[in-house]
Amino acid sequence: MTLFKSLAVVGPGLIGSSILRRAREDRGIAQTLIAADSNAAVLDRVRELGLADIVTADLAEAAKADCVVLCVPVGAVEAVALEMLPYMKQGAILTDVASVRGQLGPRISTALPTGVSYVPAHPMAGTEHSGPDAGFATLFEDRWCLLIPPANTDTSAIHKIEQLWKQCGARTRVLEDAYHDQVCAIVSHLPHLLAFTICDTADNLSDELRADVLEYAASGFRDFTRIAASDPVMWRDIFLANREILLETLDRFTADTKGMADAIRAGDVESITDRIARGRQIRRTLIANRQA
Ligand SMILES: NC(=O)c1ccc[n+]([C@@H]2O[C@H](COP(=O)([O-])OP(=O)(O)OC[C@H]3O[C@@H](n4cnc5c(N)ncnc54)[C@H](O)[C@@H]3O)[C@@H](O)[C@H]2O)c1
Ligand SMILES: O=C(O)C(=O)C[C@]1(C(=O)O)C=C[C@@H](O)C=C1
Repeated sequence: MTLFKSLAVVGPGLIGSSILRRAREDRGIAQTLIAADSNAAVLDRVRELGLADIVTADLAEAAKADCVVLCVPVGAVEAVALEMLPYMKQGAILTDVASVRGQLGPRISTALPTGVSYVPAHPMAGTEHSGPDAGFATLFEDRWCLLIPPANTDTSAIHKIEQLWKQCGARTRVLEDAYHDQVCAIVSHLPHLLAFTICDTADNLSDELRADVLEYAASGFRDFTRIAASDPVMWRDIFLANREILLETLDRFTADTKGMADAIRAGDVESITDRIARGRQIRRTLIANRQA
């Protein structure tokens, strides 16, 4: 018994191609795999990699699947959903993997045809790379996948999407939209904003200093800025869609930065040490939780 007769991935980039790779390995996920994209070069590559049974630029064709997973950038999710929904069949499920909810839930819910469910699910897994070559089947293993179904969503549809992610190796949890965006603002969106900005700060230095900074950058700068290599369109869309919550989070961060600056200015040894020690503790807890 497969979970779905057919599963369509729209946007087989890093996340979408990882789902397809996993579904290729675990034939309990779907009998037929469909990949759709607006970029012909992506479709050619998906064909070469043999990631799907049907590879198409036609969203109406992909919409006939029992489960449609939108893996396009946040800014394209609503338009692609609205284009596909009229072609979806009774009992089918639409899901997306967008990194931020913003207004997507209410906007897509109001356009749902009768008998079609919408169960977005955000895997807390990724890398700084993009495109079909960047994906891998184990990407979601032992990672959280956060489900954010709108109120009154059919529970059997929620269970099916939970099962899809479990078969991809993830652990699942259901969250409410705004709370999801608040959590992601601190654990994902703010760190990316800081990484982009510290690179920008380095880039704005005088020519000589910039060249030396990049030449001598040791692991501190490298580790901290890995995620600054991420896709600009993806992150532009995320920052704009989570604008208010991200700005509030940035204000808190700025206040905490000022607290550290004041402590350094005052030579307040105890406060500086305490702030660093709390950071160290958080990092150690993160690593311990991951190992457990
Ligand atoms: N990269 C991550 O770490 C990560 C993690 C979790 C969730 N996400 C979310 O997953 C989604 C995809 O991210 P990714 O990193 O896999 O991106 P990606 O750039 O690797 O892939 C996106 C694909 O969508 C296609 N696309 C863009 N607009 C389209 C449209 N209108 N119609 C059809 N196809 C279209 C692109 O051609 C591309 O193949 C985003 O919503 C992102 O927020 C990303
Ligand atoms: O590890 C990375 O490179 C990521 O950026 C993954 C990451 C994250 O910030 O943790 C990025 C966006 C998501 O929506 C989920 C995961």
